[in-house]
Amino acid sequence: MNKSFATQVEVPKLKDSLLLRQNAFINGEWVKAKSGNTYSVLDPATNKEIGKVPEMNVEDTKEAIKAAKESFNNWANQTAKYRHDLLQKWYTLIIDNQQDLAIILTLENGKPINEALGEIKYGASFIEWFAEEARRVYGDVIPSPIKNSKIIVQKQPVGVAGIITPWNFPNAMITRKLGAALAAGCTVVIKPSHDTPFSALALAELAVRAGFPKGVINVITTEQHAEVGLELTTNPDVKKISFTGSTNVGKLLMQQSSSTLKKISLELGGNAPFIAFDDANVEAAVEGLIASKFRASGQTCVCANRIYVQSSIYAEFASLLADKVSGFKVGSGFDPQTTHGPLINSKAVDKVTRHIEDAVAKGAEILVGGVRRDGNFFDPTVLTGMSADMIITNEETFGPVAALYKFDKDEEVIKLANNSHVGLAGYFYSRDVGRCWKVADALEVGMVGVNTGIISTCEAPFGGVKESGFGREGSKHGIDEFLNLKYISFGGL
Ligand SMILES: NC(=O)c1ccc[n+]([C@@H]2O[C@H](COP(=O)([O-])OP(=O)(O)OC[C@H]3O[C@@H](n4cnc5c(N)ncnc54)[C@H](O)[C@@H]3O)[C@@H](O)[C@H]2O)c1
Ligand SMILES: O=CCCC(=O)O
Repeated sequence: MNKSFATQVEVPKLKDSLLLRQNAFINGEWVKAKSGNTYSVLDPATNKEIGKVPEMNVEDTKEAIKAAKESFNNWANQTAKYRHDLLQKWYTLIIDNQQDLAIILTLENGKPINEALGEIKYGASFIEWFAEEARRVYGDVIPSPIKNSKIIVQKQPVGVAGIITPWNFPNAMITRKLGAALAAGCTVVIKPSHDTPFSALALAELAVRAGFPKGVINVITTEQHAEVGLELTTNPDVKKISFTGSTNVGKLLMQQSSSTLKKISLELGGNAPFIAFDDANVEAAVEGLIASKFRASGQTCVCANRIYVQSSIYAEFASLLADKVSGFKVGSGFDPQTTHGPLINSKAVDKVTRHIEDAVAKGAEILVGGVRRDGNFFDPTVLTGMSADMIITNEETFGPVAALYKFDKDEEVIKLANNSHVGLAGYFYSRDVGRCWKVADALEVGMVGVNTGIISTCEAPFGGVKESGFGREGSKHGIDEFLNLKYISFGGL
């Protein structure tokens, strides 16, 4: 691994430099913070400044909410076809500019440029999907128990939506929410992660070009997330909060939102179990694990975190995995050789280090990796001999560490897999159809990958159970998160 470790690689030039916006976006204008303050956004591969964005506060947030409120009626009352056309146009612009958007994403997040390109296409798929769904917001006509009357149910947009997103998918976590919100007829105030505001601002720039009316999309940038979050969750003009991020912050936002009883959806942390049963195709299971575990250098909420391997295939699985992981190349996302980029910041690297040190102190063995590099880089790692008392068992690592546990019986592993307060994704490999149904039914998660490590797609409902939150994004269900049902009892007919 890391025969050459390139972190300082020249950043490709943007074809369209206007996509790298350094102002926030409120009511159709590129604006500075009222205070005039800014903060620096750093490239996680080099820790060098990429640029500055406004450091916004409660006053700026109020203004963005006001703009979203004032534009709401007009937007909600447009035809679904009109909203479809704008979303479709936006989708085309995102695809046309995918290379530049990927460069911006790699710059601020660090993921390898090809993976960033993959995220841009994945992100765009939600805009395309919800452009189509905009025209399928159907209601019901229900037989009434009363003569000469009808029961009608229609769906209406909730109102202004506050959207708070993380840094690990700076593009797709925004589009997955925005596609649904805008299709439904909501207007939005987005607060992207302070680490990755540029992808959000580039999306806003393309939305301007697509022709979205002013005030429909607003983006505020800030490092003062607590203060701005408090305003978004307590301002009575915000009717919906859609949040993706950690469970602790999700709980806080839910608590705050209760003061005005906002509709909420929370996509929170995971601690995904991955099970390789003894009848699995071991090679395929290892490939699936790598796809799940090491995507975005292990920084996805659906990354496998606890890897349970049945005793009889444990040694073969571990050795094959170690072999493949040792072929990874860590470095700048702009180096075409790089398979895995940096972690987002030094805090993330500290966490990975702490998890590995704890596991090793309690008896785990490092098969490959385990090395902290300069900057925010950490070598992809395989640990064997994991046990229940280790931190990794109970806490998502959010880094490139594959932690292998040995098990014997199906009942035992299902119990272990479900022994978590969160339940986002779970994966397993088996070729026994009966076992597949049984385990898929038994796993306490919102999403199950059977003989696959990749489950994310715009067509499927993304979301969790337990303390991984509630609500679903993508699929035919995603738009409902931004709609209210209205029942009309229509008499006198
Ligand atoms: N379930 C999902 O779909 C999903 C997707 C991506 C990430 N995640 C989870 O997100 C976490 C990693 O992302 P993160 O570190 O950015 O999470 P985080 O919770 O620290 O931050 C997420 C967002 O919330 C903001 N935030 C933080 N504190 C806030 C506050 N007090 N008020 C308002 N906003 C606040 C941040 O600025 C950021 O925009 C992991 O736990 C991961 O599993 C979940
Ligand atoms: O990190 C969580 C989201 C990842 C995904 O959508 O697959």
